[in-house]
This record gives sequence, structure tokens and C-alpha cells, in this order.
Amino acid sequence: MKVNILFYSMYGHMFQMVKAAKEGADKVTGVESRILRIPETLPENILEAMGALEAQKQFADIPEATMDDLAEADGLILGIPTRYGRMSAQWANFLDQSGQLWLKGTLIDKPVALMSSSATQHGGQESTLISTAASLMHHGMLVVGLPYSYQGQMGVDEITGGSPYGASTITGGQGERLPSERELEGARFQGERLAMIASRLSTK
Ligand SMILES: Cc1cc2nc3c(=O)[nH]c(=O)nc-3n(C[C@H](O)[C@H](O)[C@H](O)COP(=O)(O)O)c2cc1C
Repeated sequence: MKVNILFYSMYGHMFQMVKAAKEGADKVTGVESRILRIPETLPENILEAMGALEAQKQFADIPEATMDDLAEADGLILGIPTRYGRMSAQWANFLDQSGQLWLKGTLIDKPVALMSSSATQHGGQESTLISTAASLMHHGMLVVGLPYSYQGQMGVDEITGGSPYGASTITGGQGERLPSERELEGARFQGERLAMIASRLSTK
């Protein structure tokens, strides 16, 4: 039972979230999970100007994801940072390579969980998650959200990411805020739920 966890990250927030999702997925018996990186598409001078080169070193040794990693998985967890209220171009570029999988219907009935991050609380995490879910429905995938059985999204005592559409984190304008324990717990919860549903659906 394979759960592949694919992420793009510029400063590391999404990386922290998918590591928590992996902890959750690994709780499910028989699940083998792997974290893979979406290839960078921005030129190095732009990354340098954005102060991303140093931060990206922390996950430089994570293997890059390919179409095979989508095809072979029993379940997928995708970490997708918000760009202008929708998925990052690195993610769009990656998914735009999946035409052959679409043609063959390879991803039909595959469960997928989506997670996101944005600088501000209302900066578009939910629109990123919902619009990405719509794209993945073209592939026939089954979107696994974050139900209210994860009670961490109910509290009003703390500003936090996380919604029924998926776990998420607020990074702050300068990326100064790291995922809170509540946000990481949401990622663990959703990761475990994805793995459990993938396991139930698997005929292996
Ligand atoms: C080009 C660009 C567009 C962005 N658009 C938004 C946005 O619409 N709303 C928002 O709150 N944050 C936005 N951000 C901030 C990113 O969402 C934030 O840096 C990212 O979630 C951090 O995650 P990471 O460290 O994993 O890359 C944008 C950042 C960049 C570079």
C-alpha cells in the first residue's frame, strides 16, 4: 500500500506540513509512504532575489516527483502553497504533464488529500484547495478533506489554518511563522485519514 506525498515549497512551510502528514499516514498498518519534491521551475536569480535558495537546501536531497509517482500510488497527499489564490506554477507545470495519465484514466478512483499554505489568514488557502480539487476531479480522483472530526479547526481561541477542504498553515508576510502544533495536527489527521481510506479502497 503506497502513499506518495508530493510537495512544492519555497521557504519550507509546506515541507513541515507534509512531514506531519507522513507521520499520520505511517500510523496506518501496511502503508509505505514517501515524500517527493515537485521540480522547481523558477530561474535561480529569481529564487535568490526571493531569498529562497538557502531555505530550499533543507529539502534539496528529497527526490523529485515524476508522473510514475502519481500513477503507482494507492493514495496521494499533495502540498500546494498558495500563489495569488491558486496553486503555484510549479504545481501547475507538474500537473500539466499528466495528459497521458488522463488519457488512460490511470488516476480514476485514486484518493487524494490536499494541503496548502498562504502568507495571510484569508490569502486564499481555501480557493487554492477547492480549485485544485476541481482540477483533480477531471482525473476522476477522490478528494479526501479534513472533516470536523478534526476538532482543531473549531477553536476560536487561536488564529489557525485548516478547513474542511484540507490542512493548511499561515506563514506570515515574511514567512516568519512556522506551522503551529494545531496546524501540524491537522496535517497528521488528514494524512492518517487519506492512508486509511486508500487502504480500504485498495484491492491488494
Ligand atoms: C508569487 C507569490 C504569490 C503569492 N500569493 C499569495 C496569495 O495570494 N495569498 C497569500 O496569502 N500568500 C501568497 N503568497 C505567499 C505564499 O503562499 C507563502 O510564501 C507560501 O505559502 C509559503 O510556503 P512555503 O514556505 O512552503 O513555500 C505568495 C507568494 C508568492 C511568491
